Amino acid sequence: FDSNSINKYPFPSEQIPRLSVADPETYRLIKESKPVIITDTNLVGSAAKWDLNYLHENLGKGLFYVYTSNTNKFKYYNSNRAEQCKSFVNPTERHHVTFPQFLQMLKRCSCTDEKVYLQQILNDTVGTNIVDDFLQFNWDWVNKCKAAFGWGQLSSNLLLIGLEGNITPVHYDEQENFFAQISGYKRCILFSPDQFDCLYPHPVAHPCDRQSQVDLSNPDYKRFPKFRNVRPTEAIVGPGDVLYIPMYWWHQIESLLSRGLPPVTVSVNFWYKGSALPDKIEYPLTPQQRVSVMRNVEKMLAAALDDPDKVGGLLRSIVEGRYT
Ligand SMILES: O=C(O)C(=O)C[C@H](CCCc1ccccc1)C(=O)O
Ligand SMILES: [Zn+2]
Repeated sequence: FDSNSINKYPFPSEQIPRLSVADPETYRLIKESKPVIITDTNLVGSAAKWDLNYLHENLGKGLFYVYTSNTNKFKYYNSNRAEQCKSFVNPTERHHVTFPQFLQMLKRCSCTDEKVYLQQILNDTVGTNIVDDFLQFNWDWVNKCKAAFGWGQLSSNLLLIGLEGNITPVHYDEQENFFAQISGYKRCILFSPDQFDCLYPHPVAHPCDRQSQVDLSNPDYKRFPKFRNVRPTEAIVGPGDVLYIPMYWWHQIESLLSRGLPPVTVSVNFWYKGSALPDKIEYPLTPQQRVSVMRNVEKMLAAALDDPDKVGGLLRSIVEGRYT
């Protein structure tokens, strides 16, 4: 990639290790909930042929969620909460369209500045060829990982078809994730869960719960001074790569320039529920457990006060002059 096509950020980065599916070190990292790119898994090898023509022919007549943005950022928001939050301005627009309509939207992007991002959970409306490809995913390997690490059930596979330049801003998910890249390249910038204090997530009751308030391309250091201390680790994933994004790890995903036309990236993720709580909690808590505790306190207080906007005031009353 020519280096000037890759966004420059005001922080140095480490590289995420890139290891083979046959390397025992790979599984030591996953066990320690650390990110790793795993090569040669053949996890979604059967989807290597999922170009736009093949998908157009075989994805079926179902509807797909397609987001449009007049910036290149696709910040996720909970649409139900967005409806209730009068002051909230949706950062993107969500459309429910057929695949041919999505292709039309893609074509229009080349003449407008609008960006488009298909993000749809694979479901049983897809055509039989896609079902066959799906059944040929390397379930033997991924089920062995699920069992070995005690993960919960597979909750969904999200199909992602984005345009070069699309950015999913930094957020964390409460699921384990094998992120499989099918075509095009994505830059993945990850931050460990112990960097919660540097990334200033929106309140839990906010439509953008789990998303950082910090814009990596234009950080507001007055509001978010600790952002200066972030220590990201990053990598570029390409076709056939699988990135393990551990639960609660922050990540920003950027679709890089790709040679195809239209220049799209295709990915499928594998979201797993986390492992069951240990019988005995060990201290000190892990960073992930600390985030989970903070989330529960915010949820409990929002319910107890029957108003999420009152949570800050009550927390300040508890802390100021007392827990300093
Ligand atoms: O697989 C992951 O976790 C990613 O973040 C991949 C990301 C799109 C995710 C969109 C999204 C973010 C938050 C909640 C629900 C959906 C990309 O590849 O652009
Ligand atoms: Zn995510």
